[in-house]
Amino acid sequence: MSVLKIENLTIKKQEETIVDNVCIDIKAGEWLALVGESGSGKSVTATVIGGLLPKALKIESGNILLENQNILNLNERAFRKIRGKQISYIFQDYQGAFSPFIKIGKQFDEMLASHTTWKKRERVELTLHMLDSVNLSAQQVYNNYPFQLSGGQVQRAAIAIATILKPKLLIADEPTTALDSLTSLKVLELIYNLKEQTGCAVLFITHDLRHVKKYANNLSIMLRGKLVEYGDKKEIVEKPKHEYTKQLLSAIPPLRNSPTRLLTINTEKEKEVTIV
Ligand SMILES: Nc1ncnc2c1ncn2[C@@H]1O[C@H](COP(=O)(O)OP(=O)(O)OP(=O)(O)O)[C@@H](O)[C@H]1O
Repeated sequence: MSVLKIENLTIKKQEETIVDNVCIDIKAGEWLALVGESGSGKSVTATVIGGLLPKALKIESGNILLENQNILNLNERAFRKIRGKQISYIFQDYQGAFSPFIKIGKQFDEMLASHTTWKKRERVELTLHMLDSVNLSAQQVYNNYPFQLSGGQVQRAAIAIATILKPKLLIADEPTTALDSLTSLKVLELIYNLKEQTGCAVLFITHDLRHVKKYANNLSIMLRGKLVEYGDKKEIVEKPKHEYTKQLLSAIPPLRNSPTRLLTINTEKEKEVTIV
């Protein structure tokens, strides 16, 4: 069954078309990568799903179905119930996932208290379990403020809070852009593992085709608001139809050649790490 179905969605900024007749279908356990250059409309597509469309933009036409329920015209109160529980976001600006001056554990706790009727002990236990599952030192991070953690640690905590209630749909909008290559690899793997464990659908937005190589099932390419290519990742990578897709692929040699090797310095010896 489709977790997310977007039907013929068109979004405008005054007379300018920002998202043009877009159709997307993601099933449970599927990872759809949405790829396109800056300004092509990827983030606008991501935000409208959770009712976060910027005020300057208007929905012209279309439907957005979350497990067959049309959510396009829900009010903000209804969207607040859905966000975090059924639809979760991970953003490039991971710092934005947490308020800077409230301890991480308290922020998990408030989130869980607002969406569940669980007792404090249950909330703490699940939070520690999730922090542990994203390879953080759970007890310590629980008591830390966000500014006491590295960028990679904050992003991992952001992934933990985004997935703690097992959302049906996880929207990751360039979650690795601000991270170094190795931390990015770990974050991608983490999202993949959580998808496998929870069976959620993933909409993964990126401008970097290398990020789709390993984990995406399907691939969609956006150009000036239109999806110019959509389908099975392998088929598109092997036989791209649209000129823009061909250009994107040829601009990124590692997709077609053997994996790029990155040398990292280990204190005793050089260690090879494969970039996905
Ligand atoms: N808050 C906003 N207010 C007004 N217009 C906006 C706003 N956000 C986006 N837009 C318009 O939508 C267009 C598409 O923006 P969007 O953020 O979706 O691009 P993107 O593909 O996600 O780019 P990037 O990879 O740089 O994030 C922008 O060029 C802009 O015209």
